[in-house]
Amino acid sequence: MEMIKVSIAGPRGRMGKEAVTLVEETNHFELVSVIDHKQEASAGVPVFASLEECFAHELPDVLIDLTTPEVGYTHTKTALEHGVRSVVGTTGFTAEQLEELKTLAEDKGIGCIIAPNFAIGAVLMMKFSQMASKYFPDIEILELHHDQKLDAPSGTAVKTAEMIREVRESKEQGHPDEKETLQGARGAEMDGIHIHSVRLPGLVAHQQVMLGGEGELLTIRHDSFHRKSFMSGVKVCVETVMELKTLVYGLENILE
Ligand SMILES: NC(=O)c1ccc[n+]([C@@H]2O[C@H](COP(=O)([O-])OP(=O)(O)OC[C@H]3O[C@@H](n4cnc5c(N)ncnc54)[C@H](O)[C@@H]3O)[C@@H](O)[C@H]2O)c1
Ligand SMILES: O=C(O)C1=N[C@H](C(=O)O)CCC1
Repeated sequence: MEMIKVSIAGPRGRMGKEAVTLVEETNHFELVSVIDHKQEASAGVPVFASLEECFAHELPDVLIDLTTPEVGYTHTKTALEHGVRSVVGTTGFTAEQLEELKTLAEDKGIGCIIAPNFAIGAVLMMKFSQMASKYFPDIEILELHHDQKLDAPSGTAVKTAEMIREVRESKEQGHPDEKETLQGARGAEMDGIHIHSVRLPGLVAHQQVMLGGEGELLTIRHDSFHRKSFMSGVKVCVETVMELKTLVYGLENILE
């Protein structure tokens, strides 16, 4: 297999550390540099304070971004402008940002994968929820994450609602006259689907999709107890992005 040169942005983060280990332990991946704005990372490779400095030194085949919503968006745009493929795990991008990045990737003819959740089990949970929504159109999503998470709702919850939207008509759920006596009690809403975000220490990444019918409730749940659960997805994305000429949003679109 051909060697893939990888740079990682956010190498000291919870996900970044796991990604550094993954790249170091994969025979056909080579970690060539890391991007750390504080330049504190020590992965045994050159550390750059910005993506521009990194690219001026050497262009990797693939950039893995695991930073923050604002930084991740800027990095992905900069990478595409430099002709570098990206695998983006960072969440919290707006629909407009995703659209802009897709257009840029197509204009440049460069692969890019933005995956709100790299865990195979989470992708199945989203797909099963999409399938079930045809039969149970009344749905609420409960996503639960650690309390250091910056974005809410989670990228996974947004993606789940988007996938359900592809097969289910928009629907007003609950009583038409319901009123919140405490603002936010019914959570956020996407096409009638209510999304509730829990943030607590001790959690990693969890999601429960609840589908209600007459006299029954179907619950589809996924739990990531450790960030290693995301790494097989990161590996598949790094390999697959080498073959792409456009932006793919969601791991479900590249898994066979
Ligand atoms: N797609 C997935 O499966 C998945 C799984 C877990 C987390 N995430 C997402 O990944 C992102 C990172 O999550 P985390 O838990 O590792 O967060 P974290 O806070 O532990 O790590 C983020 C890292 O980014 C670094 N950073 C910030 N600005 C930077 C810059 N300008 N240049 C380089 N590095 C910079 C920070 O120093 C930090 O080390 C979040 O958006 C999160 O939602 C996605
Ligand atoms: O820890 C996080 O932050 C996670 N973010 C992703 C999301 O927003 O869906 C995926 C799971 C972990």
